[in-house]
Amino acid sequence: MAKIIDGKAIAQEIRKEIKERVEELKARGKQPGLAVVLVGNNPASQTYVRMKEKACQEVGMYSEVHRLPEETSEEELLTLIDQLNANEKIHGILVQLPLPEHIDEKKIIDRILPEKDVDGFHPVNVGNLFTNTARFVACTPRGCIELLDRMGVEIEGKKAVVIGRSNIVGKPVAMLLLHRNATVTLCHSRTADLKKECLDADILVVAVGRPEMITGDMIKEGAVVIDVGINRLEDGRLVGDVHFESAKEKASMITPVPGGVGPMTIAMLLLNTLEACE
Ligand SMILES: Nc1nc2c(c(=O)[nH]1)N[C@@H](CN(C=O)c1ccc(C(=O)N[C@@H](CCC(=O)O)C(=O)O)cc1)CN2
Ligand SMILES: [Mg+2]
Repeated sequence: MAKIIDGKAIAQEIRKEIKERVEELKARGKQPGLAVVLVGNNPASQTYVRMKEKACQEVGMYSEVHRLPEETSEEELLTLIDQLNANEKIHGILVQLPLPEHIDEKKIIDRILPEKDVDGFHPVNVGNLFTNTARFVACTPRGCIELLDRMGVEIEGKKAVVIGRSNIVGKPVAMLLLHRNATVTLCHSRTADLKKECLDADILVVAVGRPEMITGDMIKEGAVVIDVGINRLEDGRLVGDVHFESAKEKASMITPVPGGVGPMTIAMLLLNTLEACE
């Protein structure tokens, strides 16, 4: 039976540490500031943005949320980014994804100053991650590594398998594991024998966006399983990309959904914003 990795508790601990560092900065006359930009009415995005706003308040950061209508033009959004780039109170800028169809996501992200890109999505930050000189690492991948570290999981020399090759999770988390001297395999929808690859993993990170796709029979006895997926089923239940009940019989440690990686995403956003200010 696996030990459950309590991401919610670990994120809370990190938020407490951040709060102390914010207080130190404030004593020196500096306050970290985050601007969050939300375009449109996506209900999940609205929830995440509220969570980010609340998290900033809780640790004593300055925050402003720009809620723009669905029909906002690309030009209007670029103008707002320019204003936030120039605003000295703002150390971090985050544009909540996904953006509406008519807006080119890349064009928007490219416009954010790399030194304010606390999401770590700007090509300069992505490039720096590749060469192991990163300033800002995307929040969810950073959160995965932080969970492993805080649980005392040794990464060096381990066989790490990442399932999913998205720019937001799969590719950056693979790069972070590589920089920590894991031997990394990056799997995807065309991987010939996914089960065989999974069964090889000491550390298995799953970010495919398919509910409960990875089952216990695909997990090596004693593996550490990090489930990045958040899927809402028709019956309302929230599940990961890993079938938790069968997987926990094989793994030595596993993240639950909810309460695993998710809460770490916001904790790492606060940490990136704090570091941007420092
Ligand atoms: N600009 C960005 N957009 C998006 C990101 C991102 O990092 N930057 N990530 C996701 C959404 N996300 C933050 O924006 C996020 C997702 C999930 C959670 C979380 O705490 N989840 C909880 C469950 C919450 C629920 O009930 O739905 C959990 O897993 O326990 C926080 C942040 C896409 N967009
Ligand atoms: Mg995904």
